[in-house]
Parts: sequence; C-alpha cells; structure tokens
Amino acid sequence: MPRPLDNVEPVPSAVEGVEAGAPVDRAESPARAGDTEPDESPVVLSIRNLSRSFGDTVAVNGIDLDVRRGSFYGIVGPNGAGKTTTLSMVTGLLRPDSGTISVNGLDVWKDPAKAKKTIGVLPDRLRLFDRLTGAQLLYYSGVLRGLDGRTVRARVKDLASAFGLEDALNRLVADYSAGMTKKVALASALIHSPRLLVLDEPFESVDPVSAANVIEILQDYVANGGTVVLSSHGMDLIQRVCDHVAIIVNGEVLDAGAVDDVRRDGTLEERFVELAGGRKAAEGMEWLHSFSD
Ligand SMILES: Nc1ncnc2c1ncn2[C@@H]1O[C@H](COP(=O)(O)OP(=O)(O)OP(=O)(O)O)[C@@H](O)[C@H]1O
Repeated sequence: MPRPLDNVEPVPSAVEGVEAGAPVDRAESPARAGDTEPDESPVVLSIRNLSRSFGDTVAVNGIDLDVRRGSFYGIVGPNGAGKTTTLSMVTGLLRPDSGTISVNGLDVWKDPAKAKKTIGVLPDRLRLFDRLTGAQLLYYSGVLRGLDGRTVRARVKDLASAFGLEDALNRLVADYSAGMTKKVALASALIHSPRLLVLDEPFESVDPVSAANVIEILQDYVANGGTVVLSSHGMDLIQRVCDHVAIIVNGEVLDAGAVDDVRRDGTLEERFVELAGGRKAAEGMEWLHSFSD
C-alpha cells in the first residue's frame, strides 16, 4: 500500500509485508502496478550526452539513456568502463563535464536539492558515519531526508526486519561485516521511499540468502511503481532480475534495451563478452607454473 510522506512524493513502501524467500524470476513476476508496460511509462531518468574525464582518461563519453518508471534497469560493463562515474553523476555526487541528467523531470545539476529528494543512493565506495550504531545511522538518514521521528522509528523497525539486521541495530556500523554494511547502507537508501533507487553493486559481499531477500524487496518496490537502476558484475542476476540493461564499454553505451533484445539468442554474459572485446588467453604466464619452492 502507498505510504504518503509529508515532503516527498508518495511511493509505496519497499519493505512492508516482505517475507523471506527466493526472489521471483521476471518470467514469474506478478503484474506490474497499473495497466501500462514499462515502455509506455513515463521516463524517470533521462541522461543526454553525458561526459566526464579525469585528466587524460575519458571515463564517460557521450552517454544517452532513458529509464522508465517501474523498470528494473541493469548497468553492466567491464572494470573501468565508467559505470560508477555515470551513476555518481546521476545521483549528484560528481559534476559532469557536459551533458544533462533529469530525474523525475528535475535537472539533477540545476535543481539538486529537489531532484535528490526523489533519489535513493547506494554509492560504490561506502562512506558511512560508521561511529554510529545501525539504528542511529538509519534514524539520521531518515531525519536528514526530512521525515519526522515517529515515521523514521517505524521504518527503521521495518527495514531492520526486512534486511535481517535486528540483532545488529545497536552495534557500531564500524564493526559490521562487509555484507552487513552494504545492507544497512541499502536500508538507508530506502528509508525516505524515493521514486528512483540508484544502486552501485548492491550485492557485492552480500550472502545469497540476504541477496534473495533484498531482490524480493526491490521487486516489490518496482512492482508498485518504484524504479531501480543498479550496476552489477553478476550477469546471471541481471538477466534474471532486470527487465532492461545497458552494456557500457570504454565510457560508451554499446547496447541498451530490453534484456531479451540485448542478449539476442544467447545469454547476457555471452553478449557482454562479445561487446567487451572477448576473453584474453593467459599467454606469457608460464612462470606461474614454476612454483617458488
Ligand atoms: N576520481 C578519479 N580520478 C581519476 N580517474 C578516475 C576517477 N574515478 C574514475 N576514474 C577512472 O575512470 C574510469 C572509469 O572508472 P569507473 O569507476 O567509472 O569504472 P567502473 O565501470 O565503475 O569500474 P568497476 O567495474 O571496476 O567498478 C577508469 O579508468 C578509472 O580509473
């Protein structure tokens, strides 16, 4: 059910009514909210001619992308392809050299405060206030997003239960394992029920059971009108869970669209390897077999 907020456009809660269990394959997913297929839904994220260099390194080179409401959109690409740079610019964390990014009709770099209210972010290199307990971190994330204390406390409880963090809530985040840190950061990204979730490698370090729970939470969120953009190196996961995908190589989108169109007759991994330039044979590594002793 939708849960209206005071100062954020209402979107359904991502965590209410979540039960542990395996995530649902796209093919078996329940019908999306509303009658429209994603391709007829409004564009939530629009990227036009986006570029960013670091010195001589061109990290992102003229990217265009449209992500529609209710989409579960995967961004894949080899190491150093420009995924994190793109997502950092989308979420207002890194200023582009050129190009525009519009989220929910708001220009992220011209109207950052309003645009950011509608975005939930899981950044790549997590810099959390880790001297807080998990409960404090979630509480402050909610309050900083403008929610009142009572609402935040209720949501912290829901999120802790959905992410299996109940027993960790009173421990310092600095003492969390990598997967627990990822989960508390993801919970922080959800607490204000944003319209768009941008998640950079959300499943890295997360155990399979927790990942299944998180996927189910995200699928529920998407089925009720939320939109997820995530980067991952898990091709199987993207193929199974996402409805759309973009393959980024050397800062450019080499293919994008419905997962089934992008992968063509093969798997997404096969298409990825084809576009990313194929695998390299381990030539010149014979010394590795000589063993030091
Ligand atoms: N702050 C920075 N300073 C200098 N170079 C950077 C910086 N951030 C990114 N780069 C460079 O930009 C390119 C794209 O990096 P980016 O982190 O966006 O790739 P990625 O696709 O997210 O890679 P990975 O899959 O390894 O996380 C790389 O060549 C990287 O070295």
